[in-house]
Amino acid sequence: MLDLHQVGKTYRVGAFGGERLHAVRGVDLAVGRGEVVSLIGESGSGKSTIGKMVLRLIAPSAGTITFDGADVAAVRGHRASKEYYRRVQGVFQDPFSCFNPVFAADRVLQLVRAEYFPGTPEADWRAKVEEALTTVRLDPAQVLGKYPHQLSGGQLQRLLIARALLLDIRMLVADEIISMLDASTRIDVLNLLGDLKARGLGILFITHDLSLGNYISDTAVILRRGRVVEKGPTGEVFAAPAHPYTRRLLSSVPQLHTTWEQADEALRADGERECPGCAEGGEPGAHGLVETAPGHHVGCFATED
Ligand SMILES: Nc1ncnc2c1ncn2[C@@H]1O[C@H](COP(=O)(O)OP(=O)(O)OP(=O)(O)O)[C@@H](O)[C@H]1O
Repeated sequence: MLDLHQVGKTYRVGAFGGERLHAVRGVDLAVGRGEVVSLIGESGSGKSTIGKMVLRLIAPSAGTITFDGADVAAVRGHRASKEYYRRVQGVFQDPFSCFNPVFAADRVLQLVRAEYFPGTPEADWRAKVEEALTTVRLDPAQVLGKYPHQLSGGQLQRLLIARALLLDIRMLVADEIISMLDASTRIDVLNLLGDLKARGLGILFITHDLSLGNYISDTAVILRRGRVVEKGPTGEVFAAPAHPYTRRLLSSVPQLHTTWEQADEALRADGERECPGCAEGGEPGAHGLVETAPGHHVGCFATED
């Protein structure tokens, strides 16, 4: 479904845009039907930039993004964009800033109707809205007449997902959508994403939170300074992290059965491990990802500093 091939993004920064910041470099990743891929990295690692490129909010500086084999860069004009967004939608971190405060929930959904379903009879539209709201476990009678300030963060986040579902989307880019929610609502939204996956949706789940990535995804992609340093089946990446950076990230998450001293000791031992790509004769710092186990790829350790 969604494929990124050697995707890069360079921003112009500094006075008069004279400097360049390589926010994303040579990223390859794929999200299939009914698959959740988590894109995990620290702040500034380029996660949102990747999400924005998939959503066509910014253009890649290098590489190609395809959806169902068609180049996303070739999507031009109102009609083609509309078709793209009928299938690919994004939900972002702060649900409060995504809504116009003077629009009640039903009016927000009416905007979708005006754009995508202008000829739909009122009764059919109501049935469609009720189905989308019920899917995200919102009670239509409770939310439809309400304004954003009368709804909780979790309800607004679910309303955003319902709005996306009205379009029969096939791919959802979920950018830190759990971060601003309290613990009990988090689990609700995570379980909702699980339901959507079961319905065949592909989800690119962007997070800085390793435990969320571990909980929800089939595939984990670890991003560092714009590069993928490791990717593979989530269970495998978390149980047997191959790249020193992934190991460091995992060791920085407190674990009940491990003391700090044990974690430090494990990291010291890491210093002696050899990069699998360099061991195969790859050029340090320049070789690509190598497969260390089926579907488990790791980048050069030499990019580590
Ligand atoms: N429009 C922009 N112009 C210039 N630099 C940008 C722009 N957007 C992002 N950046 C820079 O690109 C890098 C990657 O940013 P990005 O927002 O993709 O990271 P992130 O991993 O999503 O971080 P966070 O988790 O904090 O949102 C950062 O150094 C950021 O400052």
